[in-house]
Amino acid sequence: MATGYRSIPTEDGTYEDGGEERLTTFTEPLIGDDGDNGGKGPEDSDKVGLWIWLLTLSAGISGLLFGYDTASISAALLHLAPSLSTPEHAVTTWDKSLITSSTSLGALIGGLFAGLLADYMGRKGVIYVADVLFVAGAAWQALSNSVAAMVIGRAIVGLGVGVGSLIVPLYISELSPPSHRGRLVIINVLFITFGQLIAYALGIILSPPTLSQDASWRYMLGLGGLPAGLQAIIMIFMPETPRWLLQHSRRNEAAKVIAKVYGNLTAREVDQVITGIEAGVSADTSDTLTEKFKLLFSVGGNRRALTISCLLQGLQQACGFNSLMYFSATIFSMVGFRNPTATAMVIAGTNMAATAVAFNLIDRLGRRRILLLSIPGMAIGLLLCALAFYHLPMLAPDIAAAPNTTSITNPWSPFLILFMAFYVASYALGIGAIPWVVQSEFFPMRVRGLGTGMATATNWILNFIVGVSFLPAVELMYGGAAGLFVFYALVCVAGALAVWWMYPETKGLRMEEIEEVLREGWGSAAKRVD
Ligand SMILES: O[C@H]1[C@H](O)[C@@H](O)[C@H](O)[C@@H](O)[C@H]1O
Repeated sequence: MATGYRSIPTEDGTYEDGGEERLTTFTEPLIGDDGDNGGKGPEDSDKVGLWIWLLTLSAGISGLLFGYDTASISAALLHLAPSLSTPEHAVTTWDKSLITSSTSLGALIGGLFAGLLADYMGRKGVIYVADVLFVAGAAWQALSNSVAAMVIGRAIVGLGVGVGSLIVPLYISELSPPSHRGRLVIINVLFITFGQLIAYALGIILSPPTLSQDASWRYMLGLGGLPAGLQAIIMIFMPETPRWLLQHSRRNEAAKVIAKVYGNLTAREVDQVITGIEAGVSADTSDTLTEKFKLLFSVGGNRRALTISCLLQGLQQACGFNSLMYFSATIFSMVGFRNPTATAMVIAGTNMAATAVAFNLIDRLGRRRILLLSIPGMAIGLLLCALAFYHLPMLAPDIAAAPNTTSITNPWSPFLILFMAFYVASYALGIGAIPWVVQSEFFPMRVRGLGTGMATATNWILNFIVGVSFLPAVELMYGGAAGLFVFYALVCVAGALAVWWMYPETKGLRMEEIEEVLREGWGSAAKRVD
């Protein structure tokens, strides 16, 4: 059995001996490595083909729709009440909550099952499923004439969002070379944040007087169908992932995909990469669901992968970020801003800009170090926001909903925007993007579908809870918005401690090597693979 060498990053993402790679001996054959090249396998090359960028951008259209469909509802809600009301039933606040939250519930169900579906029908096939749901949901919403129809339309789109949120990072991860995997998955998150920004901008552009009130919300929600149709056409030319193909004993096709993705490998190098992936891919696809559950919970490394992925996904939502995404316009109007929707765009813009910075940093600084720097930053940002809220008189949401009734008179108002932008930037640098990277790279092939499904579902359950609890919590909680933001800050502190204890660095490792690291134990204790 050949012995290979691989460098393992230390706890903070650097190498132990101050920048030099540490060579660690494996007793198993090393994934695509013939042991005589100083630890570099062909897939460690810094050069990647144009193809991988193209397919990342194509798959990322689902991210755009995730962002667009979750954010466009806030502007649409301002206009849809007259169209959906009947003489017997005028649209209520409860109806609006139901319309908003049915998307998160749909996403929860879609996310839960998408992983299993991806194991059976392939990753690419599931992207088509998401597209069908996006198109059907967009058309259904645009043609809705009642609250019930709208709730169904939002739930269909939600199913698409949930399926897309799981499958695209997984698809990109399984196709990417390790040196680029983090940043390529972040492109999808960049698309999500771009979709949210477009939704806000179109929310302003398509509002009356540009369009009638009835047409404006129908266009906003219906437009989501277009990119999905386009993606379905482009995906015809995109490949299935080599890992899934190998799991289904389709070696020749997998070799063709590897050759295309890497661009410039020799036939021997392609074979090396394939052999490496094969070592981690079980060809046994016949596990029943019960067997998968058993494997996921009874094997230490799998259990750790699940715990860390769910922890990060849970923290991404429980830190309260989406209360800003969904309600920032409401919050800004409650504290007296004249143009709350435009001000809310500052939040969406900061989110996207900081995600672009994360794109640059993730494969250089490492996931663990970024998280341990940015989560405390979020806690500080939240506490500063709480301080500003404490000094700002709040209007009731319904009074605030009437435009231009108030103006900024309080000196704390501009500080609130500044502090929120600081919080949002810290969020987007780390926890906003990294959980999607982690869940796609942590699970061994046999439990990847189930594991990513459970992590994605954790994200959407907490997304739902934050969405439905925000306005009531502001009203009922001690200290109102200030109290709630202190609570979110405490969640961040607990999250930072958990990340410090549990999460090992996985930057630059092959997906199959991550399995080895997690088998070793929790957090920094898992850095050695001997
Ligand atoms: O990664 C994304 C991104 O951070 C979005 O801005 C946020 O709204 C989503 O909830 C999250 O999953």
